[in-house]
Amino acid sequence: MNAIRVAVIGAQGRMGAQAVDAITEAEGLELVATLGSSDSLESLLEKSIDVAVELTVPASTEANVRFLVEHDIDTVVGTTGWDAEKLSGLEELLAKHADTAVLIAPNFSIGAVLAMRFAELAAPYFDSAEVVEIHHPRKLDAPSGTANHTAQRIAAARNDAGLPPVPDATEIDPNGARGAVVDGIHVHAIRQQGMTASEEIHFGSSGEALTIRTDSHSSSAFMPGIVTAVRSISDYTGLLHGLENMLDL
Ligand SMILES: NC(=O)C1=CN([C@@H]2O[C@H](COP(=O)(O)OP(=O)(O)OC[C@H]3O[C@@H](n4cnc5c(N)ncnc54)[C@H](OP(=O)(O)O)[C@@H]3O)[C@@H](O)[C@H]2O)C=CC1
Ligand SMILES: O=C(O)C1=N[C@H](C(=O)O)C[C@H](O)C1
Repeated sequence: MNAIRVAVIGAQGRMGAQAVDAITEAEGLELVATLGSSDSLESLLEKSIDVAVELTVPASTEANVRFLVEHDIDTVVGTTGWDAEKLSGLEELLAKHADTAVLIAPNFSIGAVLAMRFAELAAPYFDSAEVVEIHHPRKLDAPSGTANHTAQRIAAARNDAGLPPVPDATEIDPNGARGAVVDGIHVHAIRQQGMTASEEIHFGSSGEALTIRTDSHSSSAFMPGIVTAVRSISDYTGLLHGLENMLDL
C-alpha cells in the first residue's frame, strides 16, 4: 500500500515541530512538505498531498483550511479559534467538495478527549457545572478550544436532559470574576508558567461534588491523536468536530 503523503503547516511551531517528527517516524506516513508563515500554500499543489496537518495560529487557520478544501486536500486541524460562524462556513464549503474531509480537533490528547466525554456523561446528573483551564502563558486565545468544546458539550447534554440554567445568585461582578460564559457554562482561564495544558471540570449538587481533571505535561501528549487522525481521515467526508468522532466515543 502507498504511504499517505502528509504536509505540516506551521511546521516550526511548538506543535508543528513535534508533528513533523511524529509523522516522520509513523509507519505508513510520508512527510512531503513543511510550511511556515512565510511559505505559500500554492507550493503544496505540485506535491500530491493526501493529508495536510494545520497547526498555526487562530488568525490564519480559517484561510489555510479553506484553501486546502478548495483543492480537495483532507485536513487535520489542531489550531484553535474555530467559532460557530467559521465552522458553519467551512461546512458550506465542504458541501461543494463531497469527497473531502476536515477534522477540527480542539484537543488531540486521549486524556482530554475522554475527560470531555466523561463530562458529557456526568452533566445531566448535577445542578452546577463549571470549567477551569490552565495553559502556558504563550497561548494566544482564551478560553482554550478544549474548554469551549467541553462547555458546549456539557450545555448540550444539560439541555437534552431538560435541566434549568446553573444556579448562580451573582448580581455584582465588575471585574468578570465569574469568568467567560459559553452556552450558559462558566469557563475560567489560568495562564501559568511551567504548564502545558490542563483542564478541570467541576460538577456539584446538594452534598456532593465531582471533579474531572486532565493534564497534558508536554506536547508529546497530542502526537498519537494527530497520527491516528492522519491515518483515518480518508475514511470520512465533510466536517468532523472533535477527535471523539474518529474514536467511536
Ligand atoms: N488540538 C490540540 O490538541 C492542540 C492545539 N494547539 C493549538 O495549536 C495552535 C498552535 O499551537 P503552538 O504550536 O503551540 O503555537 P506556536 O506559536 O508555537 O506555532 C504556530 C506556528 O504557526 C506558524 N504560522 C502562523 N501563521 C502561519 C501561516 N499562515 N502559515 C503557516 N504557518 C503559520 C508560526 O510561524 P511564525 O512563528 O513564523 O509566525 C508558528 O511557527 C494553537 O492554536 C494552539 O492552541 C496546541 C496544542 C494542542
Ligand atoms: O495552546 C495550547 O497549548 C493548547 N491548545 C488547545 C486548546 O486551546 O484547547 C489544546 C490544548 O489545550 C493545548
